[in-house]
Amino acid sequence: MADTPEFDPALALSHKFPDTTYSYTERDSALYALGIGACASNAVDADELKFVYHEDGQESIKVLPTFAAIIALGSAAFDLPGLQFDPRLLLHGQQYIELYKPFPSSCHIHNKVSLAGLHDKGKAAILEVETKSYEKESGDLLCMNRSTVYLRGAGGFSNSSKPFSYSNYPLNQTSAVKIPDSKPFSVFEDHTQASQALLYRLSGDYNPLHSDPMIAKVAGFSQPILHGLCTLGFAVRAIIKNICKGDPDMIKSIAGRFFLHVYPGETLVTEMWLEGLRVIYRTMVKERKRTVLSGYVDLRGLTSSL
Ligand SMILES: CCCCCCC[C@@H](O)CC(=O)SCCNC(=O)CCNC(=O)[C@H](O)C(C)(C)COP(=O)(O)OP(=O)(O)OC[C@H]1O[C@@H](n2cnc3c(N)ncnc32)[C@H](O)[C@@H]1OP(=O)(O)O
Repeated sequence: MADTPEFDPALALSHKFPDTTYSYTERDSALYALGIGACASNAVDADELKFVYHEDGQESIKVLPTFAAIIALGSAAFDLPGLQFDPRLLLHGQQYIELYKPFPSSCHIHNKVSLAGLHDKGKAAILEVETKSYEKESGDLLCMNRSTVYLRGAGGFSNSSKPFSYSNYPLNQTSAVKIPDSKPFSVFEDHTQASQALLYRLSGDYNPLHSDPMIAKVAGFSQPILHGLCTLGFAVRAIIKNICKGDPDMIKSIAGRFFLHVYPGETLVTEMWLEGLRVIYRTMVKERKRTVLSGYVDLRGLTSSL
């Protein structure tokens, strides 16, 4: 339990986050696609080349839907008044993304940030930050991200015997899913590279937990771990490939909960179940036979061949 006697949840909830901006070009979205393994095992993959290269007759490269989380990254300010925590112990717990229109291949973005949740789990504090991203030129809302961070050692701030818990969003948007007992509709196996986190970090998440062996040890890991959003990128890319037949614009929303860390170089096996327009998924590390991520992806429709 952290020594945070001055932490005042009401003060935290009234905190106004500053708006942020972000600009990207095709180069950024292509680098991101490579960071989540696009074309890693087949440089001319028919479903994935469009994310990194202009194919014949294509005006611009396509942007993957999980790039939404990169757009919101700069707004991930977790320094709330009075909340003390060791940033080296922060872990990404969950991510929820809503996509309102396909991303342009380059764009200037305006982010509006707010606190969507705050929970005292005793041994940890959970913080949920919501970011709405608008295209500057048109003013159109492009996407919404809700990032849940798990702050180990920062809990124990509740003033009453009932642990403090606040969230301002509907229960049906939580990332917890029940994995069906049935055989998966589809399974996709993919290898992360030993350098995966070093490549992924160039998209904007420079947390040294993913690159610095000493920081990783302080955080309790034998070596730097993969970014949670990189693992989520691998999982959603598997769904785009196996269920959406390579069409990223079929994705409407994405939810994922990180259960366990991934070491770069490990093999990810993503199982998918189709329930109407919802894909329930579970990603496991093959070498350790452990679930690292699960959640759901809602689709706008299904391809006729399914
Ligand atoms: C765009 C913005 C980006 C955000 C910044 C991200 C920065 C990045 O650089 C950082 C990263 O990418 S870190 C890498 C990815 N994340 C991980 O590897 C974490 C994997 N998960 C774990 O290790 C454990 O689940 C762990 C440690 C999280 C929890 O395990 P335990 O301590 O054993 O928890 P447990 O006792 O089971 O539960 C305690 C209460 O917490 C809730 N909870 C558990 N896991 C959660 C999770 N993943 N997300 C949200 N809540 C979670 C439980 O429900 C429980 O609450 P309750 O008692 O009320 O049920």
